[in-house]
Amino acid sequence: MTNPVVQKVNPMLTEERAKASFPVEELTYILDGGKFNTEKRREIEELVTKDPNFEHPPIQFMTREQQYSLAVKKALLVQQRLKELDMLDDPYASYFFRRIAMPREVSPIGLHWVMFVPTLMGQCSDEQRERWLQRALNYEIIGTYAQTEMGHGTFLRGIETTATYDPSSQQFVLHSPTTTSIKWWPGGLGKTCNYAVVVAQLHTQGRCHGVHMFLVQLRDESTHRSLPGVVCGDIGPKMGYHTIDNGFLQLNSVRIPRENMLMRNAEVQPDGTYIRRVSNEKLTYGTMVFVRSLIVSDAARGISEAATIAVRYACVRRQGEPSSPGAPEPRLLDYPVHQYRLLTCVANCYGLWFASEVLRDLYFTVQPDVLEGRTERLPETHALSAGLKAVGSNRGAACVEECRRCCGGFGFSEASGLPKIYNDINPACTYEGENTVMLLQTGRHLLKCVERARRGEQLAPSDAYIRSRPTPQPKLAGGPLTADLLLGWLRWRSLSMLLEVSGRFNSFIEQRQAWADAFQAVSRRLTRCAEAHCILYVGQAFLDSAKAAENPKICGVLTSLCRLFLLNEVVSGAGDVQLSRSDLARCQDAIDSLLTELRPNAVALVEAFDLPDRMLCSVIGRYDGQVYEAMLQWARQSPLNATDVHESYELYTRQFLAGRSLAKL
Ligand SMILES: CCCCCCCC(=O)SCCNC(=O)CCNC(=O)[C@H](O)C(C)(C)COP(=O)(O)OP(=O)(O)OC[C@H]1O[C@@H](n2cnc3c(N)ncnc32)[C@H](O)[C@@H]1OP(=O)(O)O
Ligand SMILES: Cc1cc2nc3c(=O)[nH]c(=O)nc-3n(C[C@H](O)[C@H](O)[C@H](O)COP(=O)(O)OP(=O)(O)OC[C@H]3O[C@@H](n4cnc5c(N)ncnc54)[C@H](O)[C@@H]3O)c2cc1C
Repeated sequence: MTNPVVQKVNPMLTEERAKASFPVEELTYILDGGKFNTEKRREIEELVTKDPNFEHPPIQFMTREQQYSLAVKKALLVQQRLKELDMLDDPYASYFFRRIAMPREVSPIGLHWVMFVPTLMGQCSDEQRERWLQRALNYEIIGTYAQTEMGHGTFLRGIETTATYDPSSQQFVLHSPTTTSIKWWPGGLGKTCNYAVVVAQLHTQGRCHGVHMFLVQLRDESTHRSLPGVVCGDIGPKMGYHTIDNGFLQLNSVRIPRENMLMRNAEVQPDGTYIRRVSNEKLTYGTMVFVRSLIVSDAARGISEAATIAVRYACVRRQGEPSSPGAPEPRLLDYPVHQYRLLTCVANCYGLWFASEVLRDLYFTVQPDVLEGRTERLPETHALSAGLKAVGSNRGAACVEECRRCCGGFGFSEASGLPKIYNDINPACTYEGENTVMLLQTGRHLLKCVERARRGEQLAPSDAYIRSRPTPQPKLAGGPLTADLLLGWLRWRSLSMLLEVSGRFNSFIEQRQAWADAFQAVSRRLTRCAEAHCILYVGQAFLDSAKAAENPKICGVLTSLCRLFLLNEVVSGAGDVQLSRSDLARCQDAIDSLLTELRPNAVALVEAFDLPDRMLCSVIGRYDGQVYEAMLQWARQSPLNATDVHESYELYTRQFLAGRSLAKL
C-alpha cells in the first residue's frame, strides 16, 4: 500500500479545519480511552507505516488468489512482528497493529483470534486449556470455528454433524451424514487452518445430548495435507471478503480422542456416561456473545472511516449553481440536505462507539461470573449483545452506504475506499447471527421482562425502565428539547411499544394459543421493540459520555451531536407511537438548527477519529484533499492500461468490425 504523498493541503480543507470550536486532539483521547492509548496507537501506526514489508500496490487490481496469498503473508508477518516487539500479550497494541497493517484485507487467520482462541478459553476444562491454549496463542496451530452447515446456520439445534462416542476405543467419531451437514462458511477453513472447533450433536450410550464442541485436527501439522476422512476447501468468491478463504468441511467418520470434547460445561466419561456440569446449556454459545459485542465496535469504526472520507470530500467537491454571478460553485457540505445525510451518520457513529464501550464493559464484568457458572446477568448480556449487534451492523451498513452515495460517482469507484468498507461491514448483518433473528432474541427477552415486572421481580439495570403499566408521555412542547427530555421520550416510546406488543401476545395466550405461535404472531412488531430498546441504550451511552467530557467545549459539541441523534430517532420513530403534528414540527425545526450549529465542526468531528491515510485507503478522503490528481494516478495503475491496445481488440473487436463470425473463436 502506498500512502499518497501529502501535497500542499487543499485550502478548502484548511479553512474547514480552522472552524473547529473544540480541541480535536482532546476528543481523540476520549475516543481512544485516554491520551496514553492515543500515543501508543500512533507509535504502532508509525512502526507499520515505516515497514516496507507491508507496502504493496492496491489490492483492488489483484486477482482473488493474489489477494488471498498476500493476506496470508501479511497476517503471518504481523504475528512475527508482534512477537519480535513483545506485543503478543497486549490486546490493544496487537489490535491496532493488525488494523493498520491490514486495513482492507480481512485476515485469513482472523477467526483464530476472534473465535478459536476465545472458544478454547471459555469452553475448555483447565487441563484442556493447558494442552491447547498455549499452542494456539503461540500460533503453533491455526484454528477456526466450524458451526454453520449448508443446511443450518440460525437454528443451531438443527445441526446434523454427529459426534458419536465409542467407549471401546475411547474416541469420538465425527461424521457428516448428509450433504446439508457439510460445514459451510467458517473463515480460514478452506486453505489456511489446520484445526477447528467443530460443533456437533453429541451421541453417547444411545442418546443424543445436543450440540457440543470438539477440537478436530484437519490437516497434517508438517505437510498441511488434509487428514484421512477430512474433505475441505474454499467456498468460492463472495460479495466481499476476497482475502479470506471461507470454507467447507465434510467429515467422514473422523476419529478423535475422548479428551478432544471441550469439557468445561459437560463431560463424557471413559465408559460413555454423560455428565452436565452447569444447568444453563446456552453457555456453549458463549463465544458468540463475545463476538457480537465486538461487532458493535466494528460497525462504529466502519462508519468513522466512511464518514471521514465523505465529509472531507464534501468540503472539496464543488457542484451546483453559484449563489451569485462570479461566485464559486457551492461545496457539497453547504447543502443542508447533505449536512443532514452526513451529520446523522457521524451522530450514529459516536452513539455506537460509546455504546460498544459500555457493552464491552458489561461483557467483561459478567464473564468471570459466567465462567464460574453464575449466570444471573447472562440473559441481559445475551439480549443486549444480540440486539446491539443487529442495530449496530444494520446502522453501520446503512450509514456507510449513505456516505458512499454522498460521494456521487466516485463513491462507486474502488478508489474511494468506500465499496470495501461497505463490503467489510455488510456481512456482519448476517454472520454471528442474522440480524432479524438477533432482534427476535432481544424481543423474546423483553417480553419476559414485562412478565417479570408484572410479578414484581427486579430487572437487570438496562431493563429496569420496563414496567407492567404505561407511563405518561413526556411533553415535547413548551420547554427546550434537551437531550434528557428526548431520551426520556425514547424510553417512553420503547415501553409503550413493548406493552402494546405484550398485550397482544397475552391476548393470544388467553385464546389458548401455544407460546411459540403467539410469539410468531407478534414477531414482526417485536423486532421494532427490540430496535427501540437498543436505540435507547445507545442514546443513554452517548449522553452519559457527552456529560462525562471534562472540557466544556467538547461536552457542548457532543451533547449537540447526541441531540441530533435523539431527535432523528424521535422523528423517524414517530409512526410507532402517537406524536402530535406540532411536536413533530418542533423536532424537525430543532434538527435544522442543529445542522447549522454543527456544520463548522463537521471536519473536526470526523478527524477526531484520527484515521491516517494509510488506514482509509481512499483517493477522495485523503488528508490533503488533493482528490483529482490522485484519482488520475489511481486509474493509471489499472492492469487494463498496461498496453495502449488491449489483446481483446486483436482477438475479437477487429474480427467483429471486419464482419467475421466470433462464434468459432
Ligand atoms: C469479526 C468477526 C468475524 C466473525 C465471523 C463470523 C463467525 C460466525 O458467524 S460463527 C456462527 C454464528 N452463528 C450464529 O450466531 C447462529 C445464530 N443462532 C443462535 O445463536 C441460536 O441458535 C438462536 C439464539 C438463534 C436460537 O437458539 P435456540 O437454542 O433455538 O434458542 P431459543 O429457543 O430461541 O432460546 C432458548 C433460550 O436460550 C437463550 N439463549 C440463546 N442464545 C443464547 C446465548 N448466546 N447466550 C445466552 N442465552 C442464550 C434465549 O434467550 C432463551 O432463553 P429463555 O428460554 O430464558 O427465553
Ligand atoms: C462472511 C461470513 C462469514 C462467516 N463465518 C462463519 C464462521 O467462521 N463460522 C461459522 O460457523 N459460520 C460462519 N458464517 C455463517 C453465519 O453465521 C450464518 O450465515 C448465519 O448465522 C445465518 O445462517 P444461514 O446462513 O443459515 O441463514 P438462514 O438461517 O437460512 O437465514 C435466512 C433468512 O431467514 C431468516 N430466518 C431464519 N430463521 C428465522 C426465524 N426463526 N425467524 C425469522 N426469520 C428467520 C433470517 O433472518 C435470514 O434472513 C459466516 C457467514 C458469513 C456471511
